[in-house]
Amino acid sequence: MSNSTSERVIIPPMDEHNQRLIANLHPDDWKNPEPADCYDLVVIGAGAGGLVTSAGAAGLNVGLKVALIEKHLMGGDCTNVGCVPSKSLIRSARVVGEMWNAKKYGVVAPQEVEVDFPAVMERMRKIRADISPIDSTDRFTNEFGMDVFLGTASFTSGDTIEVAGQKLKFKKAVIATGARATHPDIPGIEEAGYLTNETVFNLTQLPKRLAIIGGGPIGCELAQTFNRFGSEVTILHRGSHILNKEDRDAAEIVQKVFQQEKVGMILSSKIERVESTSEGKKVYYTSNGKQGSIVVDEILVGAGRTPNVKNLNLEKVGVEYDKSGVKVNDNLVTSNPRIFAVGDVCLSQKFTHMADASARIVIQNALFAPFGLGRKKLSDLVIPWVTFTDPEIAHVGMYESEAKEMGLEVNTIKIDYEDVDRAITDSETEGFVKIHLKQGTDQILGATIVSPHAGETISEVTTAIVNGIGMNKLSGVIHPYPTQAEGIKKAADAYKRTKLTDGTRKLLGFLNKFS
Ligand SMILES: Cc1cc2nc3c(=O)[nH]c(=O)nc-3n(C[C@H](O)[C@H](O)[C@H](O)COP(=O)(O)OP(=O)(O)OC[C@H]3O[C@@H](n4cnc5c(N)ncnc54)[C@H](O)[C@@H]3O)c2cc1C
Ligand SMILES: NC(=O)c1ccc[n+]([C@@H]2O[C@H](COP(=O)([O-])OP(=O)(O)OC[C@H]3O[C@@H](n4cnc5c(N)ncnc54)[C@H](O)[C@@H]3O)[C@@H](O)[C@H]2O)c1
Repeated sequence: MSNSTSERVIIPPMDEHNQRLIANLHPDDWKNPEPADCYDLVVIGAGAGGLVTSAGAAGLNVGLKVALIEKHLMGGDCTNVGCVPSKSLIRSARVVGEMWNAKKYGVVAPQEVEVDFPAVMERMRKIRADISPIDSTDRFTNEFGMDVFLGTASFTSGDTIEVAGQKLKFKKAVIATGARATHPDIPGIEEAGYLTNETVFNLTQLPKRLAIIGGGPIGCELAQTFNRFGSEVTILHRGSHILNKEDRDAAEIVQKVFQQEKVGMILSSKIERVESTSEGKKVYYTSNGKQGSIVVDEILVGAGRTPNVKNLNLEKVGVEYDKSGVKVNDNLVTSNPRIFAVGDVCLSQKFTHMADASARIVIQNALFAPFGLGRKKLSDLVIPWVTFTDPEIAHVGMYESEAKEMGLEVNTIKIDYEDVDRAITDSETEGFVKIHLKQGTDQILGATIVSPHAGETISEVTTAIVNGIGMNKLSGVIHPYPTQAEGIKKAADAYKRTKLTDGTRKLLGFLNKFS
């Protein structure tokens, strides 16, 4: 065994949960192993992309020598500072939302809902620690039989990576280093200080006034959450409406809910500067030609992601990159044929399930596609995603505009949840199922769903697209009554009705006469 040790990780507050998290994901007493002579695969970064790539290769038990390198916490953003902590907080915020709406259901809730913020954050830290054994150094070493190295990796030659003073020789390498919050170029903001996804989950006291820069998924999920917890939240967003990458009608519904819940939104805004004052952090902006300012206790930045490419020494190994990340082809091969990339460091779709899906492509293409035969392609994937506001926006496949750009004529079927019984019984009628079809066929190109359960509902449409199941077949699928998924069935039935010509109606009438 080598005596190379990794740097100690600290995550405030260092309570029992965070200590357990660290013990699983970056143990203080970790000793890197003695490297093998040569690895079949070395993976840099142990986020979702790196974990799935390395476990997928080593877990096959076909004798592959695999090394996984992580500089900070195994599990990466998703487990530590992304999906897991944010969804835990969102669940607590849902309870508040339900209590705010309790009267609508004939239930008397207290006028002022009290949120015990330290308890909410402790619940989140406990959940994160409970989940952490799945990503742990122990599991990846013992269950998958790979060598785990803690430390910062960089390429030193075409077949060698250095980590913590040791050299790892590789046949194939995978860059899975992820992305981090883009630091905004706003005068005064560095001096005033701000939170990102890397620090917001460390809070133990609720900020009374919170400015959020960016009205994308990070900004919106956390704006609604902190507002429900009792912060006075203001989103400063460049676009003329929030969530401007989503379907316009879908984003409008969420924006309306935000207005009702009194989430402040300063749209079409440019932040001019930030100043520390005795009252707090003062954010100066212009919005629609007018100047203004707000004073807050904390600023949270959710203004896009910057891929982690620095310090990897990519130039040395001829791996090209730009500000969007490592450049890959459709097979996820970089400009160096022995080096692949997965996840946020190379993809425009920055989701955990995309890091996972790209990792599965790379296992096949890097290890089991001799002479490039049988390589899998990124462009073959059907990609869903969910923005976990309340209501949620879930999307899969193409938007109408994308289909049109590809020269496809589109027929869109929209079912409002006002017409779905379960949404009516649940008083959740603000939302819809929208399905885009290739004109003249029942082939589904894409879909958007808005509802409190959209994330759970969208997978039926994804399954249909992936398996070439059209609206005709979907309309024959029995959906339990009453469920909100019936919105999809209703869309399929609506499609079938459009196929009823005068001729088929006449035929049905004729058949009926003799039945
Ligand atoms: C607040 C927030 C909420 C999110 N919510 C969702 C959600 O609900 N659903 C969803 O699908 N996605 C969500 N995402 C996105 C999701 O977290 C990412 O898409 C996913 O984590 C990407 O995985 P990855 O493996 O590519 O990168 P990462 O998870 O970033 O992992 C990369 C790893 O590489 C390590 N590393 C970097 N450089 C080096 C180096 N030189 N040497 C060694 N190690 C290195 C890093 O320390 C890190 O652990 C969210 C993101 C954020 C920020
Ligand atoms: N539920 C999910 O799956 C989920 C949740 C959170 C994050 N994510 C992933 O993380 C990625 C990053 O999220 P994000 O919200 O940070 O990025 P984003 O790029 O999707 O949205 C950021 C928004 O902030 C705006 N903006 C940027 N700089 C600004 C400034 N100075 N002033 C005002 N507005 C500004 C941009 O115009 C943009 O619309 C997402 O694209 C997604 O891939 C996914």
